[in-house]
Amino acid sequence: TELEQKPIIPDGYECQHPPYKVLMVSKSPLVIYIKDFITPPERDHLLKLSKDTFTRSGVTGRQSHNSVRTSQSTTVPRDDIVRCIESRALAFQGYDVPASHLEPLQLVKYGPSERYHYHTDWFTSDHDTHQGGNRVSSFFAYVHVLNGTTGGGTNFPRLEAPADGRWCDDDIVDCDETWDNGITFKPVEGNAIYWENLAVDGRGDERTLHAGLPVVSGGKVGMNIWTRERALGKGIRGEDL
Ligand SMILES: O=C(O)CCC(=O)C(=O)O
Ligand SMILES: [Fe+2]
Repeated sequence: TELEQKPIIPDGYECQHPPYKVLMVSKSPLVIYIKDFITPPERDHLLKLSKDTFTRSGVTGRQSHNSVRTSQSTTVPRDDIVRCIESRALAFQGYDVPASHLEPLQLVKYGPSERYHYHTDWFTSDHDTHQGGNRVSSFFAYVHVLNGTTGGGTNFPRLEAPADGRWCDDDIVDCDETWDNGITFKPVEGNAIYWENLAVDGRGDERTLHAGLPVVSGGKVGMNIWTRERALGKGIRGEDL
């Protein structure tokens, strides 16, 4: 029945935030790596919530060519666990952003050869910023990575790769990547990358250009949490603002 297929939130569930760890990647643009940002039960829940709802991903603005994003995506319906993740994303940003500035969480799924070409998360067309303004910040979290996945990293070609070998040892950064390719984060379940998209003058920062590199084998599911400059209306955000 329909009831049995709904993902279950355990009785007495209370939102608790995991003791995640942060590592600064870049001060300008601000880029922060977050370990253990999404807990295993949350990851499970997100996958169940979105099961069978993925469709071919869209792109906006000048980038609207279908081969740039071959992944599938879906919007996650909001429930208590999703609200918990949203509140964590807001707390991370210093509590001063209201929930109404968050876009609904978006999951993106990639199988072999699927990718998302170089793009910025900030919008280049007024049409997209009309409601809510531009995307101030992005979290990209790895929600699910199949065992033995190769490829599928997240590459920022204009950021400088960190020099310290500990980034490689912990399997966070792909250190086989040549130095002039910038920085490539390997998909690690539960971890997230946070960055700020806009310069102080509010203009999009070109240095935040990035791509979801093609998955070679295996697969990954990622999650975008985008924060806007201003409040979004019910049309995008849904009933509870
Ligand atoms: O798949 C990735 O690693 C990045 C995805 C991405 O940048 C996006 O969905 O905006
Ligand atoms: Fe992106």
